[in-house]
Amino acid sequence: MGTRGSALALAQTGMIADDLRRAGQDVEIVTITTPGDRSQAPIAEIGVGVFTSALREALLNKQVDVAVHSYKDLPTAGERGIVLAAVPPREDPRDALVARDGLTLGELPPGAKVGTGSPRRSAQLRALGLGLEVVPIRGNIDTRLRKVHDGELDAVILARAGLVRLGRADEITEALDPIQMLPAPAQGALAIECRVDDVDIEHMLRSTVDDPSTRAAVTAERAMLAALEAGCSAPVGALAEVVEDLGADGSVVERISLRGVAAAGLDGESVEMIRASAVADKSEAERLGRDLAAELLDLGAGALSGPGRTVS
Ligand SMILES: NCc1[nH]cc(CCC(=O)O)c1CC(=O)O
Repeated sequence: MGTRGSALALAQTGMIADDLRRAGQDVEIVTITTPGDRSQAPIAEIGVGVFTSALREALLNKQVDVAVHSYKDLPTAGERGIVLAAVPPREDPRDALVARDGLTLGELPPGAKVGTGSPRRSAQLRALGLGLEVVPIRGNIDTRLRKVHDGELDAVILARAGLVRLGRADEITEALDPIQMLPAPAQGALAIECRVDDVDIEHMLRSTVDDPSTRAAVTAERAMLAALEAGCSAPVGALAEVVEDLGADGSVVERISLRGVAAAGLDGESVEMIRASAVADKSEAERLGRDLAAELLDLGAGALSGPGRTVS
């Protein structure tokens, strides 16, 4: 089983390995170093799939048989020869604030320095109009948290899921409401891949760790992202939830509700965020995502085409 070597990647892969071992599988974990781990340049500059291409290569080379990715780091384009075998149950998808002195977003004073390297977080933060200063940062989760504890920054915004998986959820001072801060498409979800021709492994992964509701939700979010031609460093947020509804005959049906946000084009300091939402049958996840993207574009969301983008 291939993984990146970051503490988060190792924790995530370890959890999946435990699930598979409980199901009677023999698992060995192999660490693969990716260009994204080696470089400290802004993600938008290094390009698409910085954290995931090396892992996919190791899969195709048969160096590993299974690859575990943070789903939101995967480019929307698929890879020939590789299949998405399983999407395990999602962790809390929300973004989290870690601020000095236990402060919440609303309690940070104007001018407070908030660290994030994500155009999506930065755009939504600026759109809130709180007068906060967004400071671009990169580095692993530990490095980012240290900047708050050292007093270099007043706060950082990180995915809640990463902090939970690293056992550091107690440092969160506020779980951000998706109304203010819509997470990245697929945030909090994992993608488990294997080779297309490894049908036995694919079936084993699907029957042990796949969660169809998470898969449907993430499919809608990523279809929206793909239709906006945005990748992982674009100012785009999406969150889908599977909800139970009553069908025409009174029976319970599962539907997906999807919310999306995109910047209207970034113009200097001012940011306008375009928001929309829609609901569809659970089997229509892909179409729901595409339709919501079309609506966002109609409402004035900036076309975000550009090579080499990935969303955090
Ligand atoms: N782009 C880095 C990345 N990829 C996945 C996670 C967190 C875990 C997840 O969203 O599943 C993070 C860190 C962060 O955004 O705080």
